[in-house]
Amino acid sequence: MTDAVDDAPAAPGPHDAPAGDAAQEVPAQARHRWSELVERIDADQFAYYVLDAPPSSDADYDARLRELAELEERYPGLVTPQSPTQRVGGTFSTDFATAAHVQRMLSLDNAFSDEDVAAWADRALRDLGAAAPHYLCELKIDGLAIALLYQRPRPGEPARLVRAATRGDGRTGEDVTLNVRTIASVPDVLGGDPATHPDVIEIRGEVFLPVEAFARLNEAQVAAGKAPFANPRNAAAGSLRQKDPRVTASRPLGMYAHGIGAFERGSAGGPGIERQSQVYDLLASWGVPTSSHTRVVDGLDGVREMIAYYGEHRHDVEHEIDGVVVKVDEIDLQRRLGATSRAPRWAIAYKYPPEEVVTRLLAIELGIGRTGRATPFAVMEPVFVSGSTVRQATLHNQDVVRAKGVRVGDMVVLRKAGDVIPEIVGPAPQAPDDTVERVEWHMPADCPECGTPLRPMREGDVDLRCPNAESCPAQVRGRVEHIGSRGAFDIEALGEVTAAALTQPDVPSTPPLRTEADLFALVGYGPDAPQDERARVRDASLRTLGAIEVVVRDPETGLPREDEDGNVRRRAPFRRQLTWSKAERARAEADGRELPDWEPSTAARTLLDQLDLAKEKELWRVLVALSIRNVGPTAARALAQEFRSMAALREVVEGDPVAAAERLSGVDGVGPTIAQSLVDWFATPWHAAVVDAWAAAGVRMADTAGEQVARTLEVADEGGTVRGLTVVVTGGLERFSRDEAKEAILSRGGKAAGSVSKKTDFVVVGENAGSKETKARELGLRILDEAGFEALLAGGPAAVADGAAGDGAADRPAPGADDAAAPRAGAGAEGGDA
Ligand SMILES: NC(=O)c1ccc[n+]([C@@H]2O[C@H](COP(=O)([O-])OP(=O)(O)OC[C@H]3O[C@@H](n4cnc5c(N)ncnc54)[C@H](O)[C@@H]3O)[C@@H](O)[C@H]2O)c1
Repeated sequence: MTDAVDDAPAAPGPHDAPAGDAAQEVPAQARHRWSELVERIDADQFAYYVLDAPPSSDADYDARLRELAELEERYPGLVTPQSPTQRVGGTFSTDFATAAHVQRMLSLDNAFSDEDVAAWADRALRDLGAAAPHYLCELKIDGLAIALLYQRPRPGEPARLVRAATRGDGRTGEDVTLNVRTIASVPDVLGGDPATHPDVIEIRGEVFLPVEAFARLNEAQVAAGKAPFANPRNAAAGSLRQKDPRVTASRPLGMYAHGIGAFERGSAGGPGIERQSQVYDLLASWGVPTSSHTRVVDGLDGVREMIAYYGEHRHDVEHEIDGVVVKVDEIDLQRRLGATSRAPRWAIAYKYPPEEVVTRLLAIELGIGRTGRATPFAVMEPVFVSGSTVRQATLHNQDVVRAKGVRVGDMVVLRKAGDVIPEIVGPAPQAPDDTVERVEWHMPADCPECGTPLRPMREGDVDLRCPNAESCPAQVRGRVEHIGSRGAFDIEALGEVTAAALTQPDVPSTPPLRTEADLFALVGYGPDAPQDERARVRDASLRTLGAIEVVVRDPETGLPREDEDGNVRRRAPFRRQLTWSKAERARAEADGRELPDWEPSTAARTLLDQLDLAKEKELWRVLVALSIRNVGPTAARALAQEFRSMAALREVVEGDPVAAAERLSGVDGVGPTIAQSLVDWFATPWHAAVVDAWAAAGVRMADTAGEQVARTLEVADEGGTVRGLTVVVTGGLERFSRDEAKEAILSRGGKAAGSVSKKTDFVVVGENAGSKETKARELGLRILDEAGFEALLAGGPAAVADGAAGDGAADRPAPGADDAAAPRAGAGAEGGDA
């Protein structure tokens, strides 16, 4: 279960603490906490590295990781290679081709105090014997790591950038070469004396968005009606990981080198390099940007000085920083110290404590989430902290409010620091002349959105929830928004604002969607419906959407905005007002035509188009979209894999509840908790009605054979069976559509090419393949039929070794068959015949 999360670009799922002999000495409570922490850290990593939208603050994330490390230190039986303490955090997205790193890209161990740094240095000194190192002190740039591969095309020529990759999981990153080429300061060709260029060099560094550019970018985002980025790190990652390099080009990204990976000297002469600081000088001589803040010191006092100086001056630096990285400067000593599976032993990252500011607490309000959870949150006087303006902070529940001891009207201490989520620390000391009245806050008894009395989440729980799941507007809105989210149906047009407009418009008073059951009725026709039937349903929906108006509110106060005449301003998101000239009106009157005064907006048409496409999406997405407790993408994929259709799943789930729970817990990747959630969910009549309504509106809810094959392999895949291979598919396949075949190749690390060349590794030939097959045969390439393709996807090149599959076994060896990066042959082979 855990290794799927390590390598696959899927969102994380539930974790089981390691069992076995060693685990037996571990108390159940510790094992439970371990699983909880790992699950949470995985979810945070997915949100942070793939979605560029972290839900937790860095400080909270770091605290969880530390707790995990302490737990594992106390109970070594808990340690597994998949634990976040043992591997480089992060993964890669299928939006990009994957890139295998020549050498692993590691993370850094953290220090949070002077003593931590001293303890690290002590340990290093002990391991080194007598040799005391110099320390290279660098700012820890809050950006994202990048590996730039430069190669000489021919001896004597200068080295050129051939590939740029993100860190990913440390072994495999995302190929972002085209985007990196748009960064002005990254040289395409190394400068300086070409005689000093190595044949191959991997330069590692950090891509960042300068603080000033960040502020401008966020202003532009808000002006364009888009969500601002939480911090410069997310903005840099979001800018670099764009599908369209033109977008990256429009963001003024910077890069500083902070290390090297692979290195082949070739003919490069010159003096030997003994220190990392000398590497930086060399890089600078080639025109590679390096930081001007770096210092070399010869003892811990120098390190402390650097940390203290930038603690005071962190906002004077051109980019955001979250600490100071201290490295052993001597490369020979670095080699002797080596690395763990996660981080080098010769470096440590000192992290600054979160920055704190003071502001006034104006109110405490209650928010209701998708699952009905009632969360009090603080509304504060806007204050700038660590890179952004903060107005709100969650207070979790009434116990937390009490424990923090804050009252409405108090001056409070707020922190965020390089982090994302603002947190109220507690009341600030009161100024003597401060006469504002302070009011103690009490948890309301009723849901602020629907008036239903709140109840504990579970018996004896402090957390409260609104039990009116079916029709509480806040919960319906949350679920509709969730349907559009990336992990569910991934409907770009269905975001927070649209979900609110559909479920809580100010006009008309009855919303177009009573619950999520009504969503697909907006495009409620089957795939084979005649054109006029489609047109009729869509026209009616466009009229419904066109009638929606929402009140424009002040983002700071939440109060309705008024125009000059004192009228509340409204916006109609789904229609465009039309104005007609006098002449046009006269002509229409003469012809007896009526002129419409509005037409549907592009947003309205796009929403319907995207809903229409969503109806055809895979079963796992449907399952996630239903907001079933504990059923995230991982569990949903496992269920889709097992049952293949909603009908088959329902037959089990809606049968005898005990038998159902047992049958479901037996599915690989579905534990007893998820099984029980499913049984409970389907037992609620209005839930089952949502599924029926979606089915009636034409949502497919069953996977095609191709999707099944893809899913089977995806689940079994351990890291890219076709990594580094170029595969061309030509002609029609029976079990894969064009897109599915492409996706199957990409998601396993391969390249799906459109044309055949000498560089093609495999050509998959289907029905009516034409000139590409002819060319492939002329070039003597490996040709596979559909079965061979499935075998290749499942087991890599070794699985289609000569004669194993396909009819065109040429005498070329299977590329990558003995490459260390090629995963074990036969992984998931049993899925190949699905
Ligand atoms: N908020 C969340 O949910 C969340 C989730 C995951 C990670 N994070 C944050 O990311 C951190 C962990 O991420 P990580 O594993 O990338 O480790 P890290 O960011 O603590 O340290 C490793 C990285 O530091 C970077 N770096 C910046 N300047 C450097 C320099 N001068 N020299 C060397 N490296 C430098 C490198 O890119 C390297 O990969 C956490 O401590 C947390 O702050 C937060």
